[in-house]
Amino acid sequence: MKIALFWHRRDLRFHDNAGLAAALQSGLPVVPLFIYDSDILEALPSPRDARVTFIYDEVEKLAQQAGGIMLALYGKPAEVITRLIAEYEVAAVYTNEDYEPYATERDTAIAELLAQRGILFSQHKDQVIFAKNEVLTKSGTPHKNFSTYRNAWLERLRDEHLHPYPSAELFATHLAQLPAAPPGPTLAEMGFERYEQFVPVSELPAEEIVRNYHATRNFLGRVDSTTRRSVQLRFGTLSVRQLMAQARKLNPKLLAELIWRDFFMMLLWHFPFTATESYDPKLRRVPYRNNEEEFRRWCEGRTGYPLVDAGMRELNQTGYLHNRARIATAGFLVKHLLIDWRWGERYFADKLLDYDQAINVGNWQWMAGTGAVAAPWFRVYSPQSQQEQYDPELASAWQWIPEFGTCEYPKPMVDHKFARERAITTLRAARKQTE
Ligand SMILES: Cc1cc2nc3c(=O)[nH]c(=O)nc-3n(C[C@H](O)[C@H](O)[C@H](O)COP(=O)(O)OP(=O)(O)OC[C@H]3O[C@@H](n4cnc5c(N)ncnc54)[C@H](O)[C@@H]3O)c2cc1C
Repeated sequence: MKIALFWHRRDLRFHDNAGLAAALQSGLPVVPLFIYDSDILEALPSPRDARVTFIYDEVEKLAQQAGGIMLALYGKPAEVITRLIAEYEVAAVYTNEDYEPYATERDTAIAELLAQRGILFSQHKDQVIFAKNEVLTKSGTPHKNFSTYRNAWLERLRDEHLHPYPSAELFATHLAQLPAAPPGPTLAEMGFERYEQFVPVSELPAEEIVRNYHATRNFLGRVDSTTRRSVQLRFGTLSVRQLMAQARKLNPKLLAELIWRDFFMMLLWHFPFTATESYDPKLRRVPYRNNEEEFRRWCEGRTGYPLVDAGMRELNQTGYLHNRARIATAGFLVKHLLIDWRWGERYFADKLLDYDQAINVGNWQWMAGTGAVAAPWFRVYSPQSQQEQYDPELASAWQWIPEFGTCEYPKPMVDHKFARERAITTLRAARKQTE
């Protein structure tokens, strides 16, 4: 029997799934597939990775919903797909697009492999509303200014862009009728331990949170000040169309934040080198101090600045961090300590449950002033004033720093005024050198 494989990657759901709907409408019986990519998993630094446990649990849930026919396999994607082609009569492989540099390279290789065997490889847009070249400037170049991008994005938006795809409805009747697939690998077989960190449900946030978002979003110390849906968007357990539709109806500020997500994915797709290199050539040769002991203090949350320390400890313990705390911790690393933004980007990549390369790199380069879109290089936020503005009662410090308020809590490791001057002088000199 000829079948179509639907390859899940960042879209761990059957409902409102663009690529899955296309597969189910193809006329071919569909077999869902998930590949535990050994290249990605082997590069993870710890066997206790909450993201792997989260993915594992979500794939298990999907496999149950699919009545046992879903394939969950471990290995290099090209090798796994080659094996499947030998085992099944695969007429087509459907999937959703992924815009990260590793993923685009992988998918180019898979497309070639399938084309050589006359098998259709059909990729669909699912994780963003507009991708790649869909929203460009009038002269046909990628936007490097968020406001003009957002305006063009909004101008292009039509109701149908946010309509759900009928994948769940088609699912019941268009799945392949095959014997149950062999069980997928266990966490232990893949070299991981079960390690759970809290992830809110994958449903839409409560309407009240969305309605109040513009007023509450900057305050730390409250779990309902933002939507807390970044992990679900990262792994696609929640459809971005659904969340965008809710935001469009209830709160334009939230819609704008979600547009940042499309924006950074578009930028990384156009400029893949920015995953590891500053976009701005003038800031590629900054003589960062890169002091390892200072980096360790930042990682452990022992800088002596409560906003920064509470943030780092919350990140280490929970895998989550409020946007304001991300701004404070990142800003402190790149400006106060003059440590290369890539060190911080990597640290967040290891720790964040919602780690998304395009968004993380985009925001780190923004903070460092090095990105295609960036805060002015000479802006150095004071951690003290940010504390007073966003968490005046020091709620996050009391929550995350057990020794806060005792003599064990360290004094600030660097004076703000001194660090600000040092950062501005160093960055100005680096810029002049390349002029
Ligand atoms: C240094 C730094 C690193 C970051 N790394 C990541 C990351 O790896 N993954 C990630 O999802 N977000 C990242 N962000 C963006 C943002 O902090 C998180 O998306 C947000 O805190 C997640 O919480 P939430 O879902 O409650 O957000 P909400 O405020 O409720 O926003 C809703 C959604 O909008 C999107 N969004 C919000 N802010 C941004 C932003 N600045 N850029 C792009 N999209 C945004 C996210 O998908 C988010 O889930 C980073 C921000 C900074 C400053």
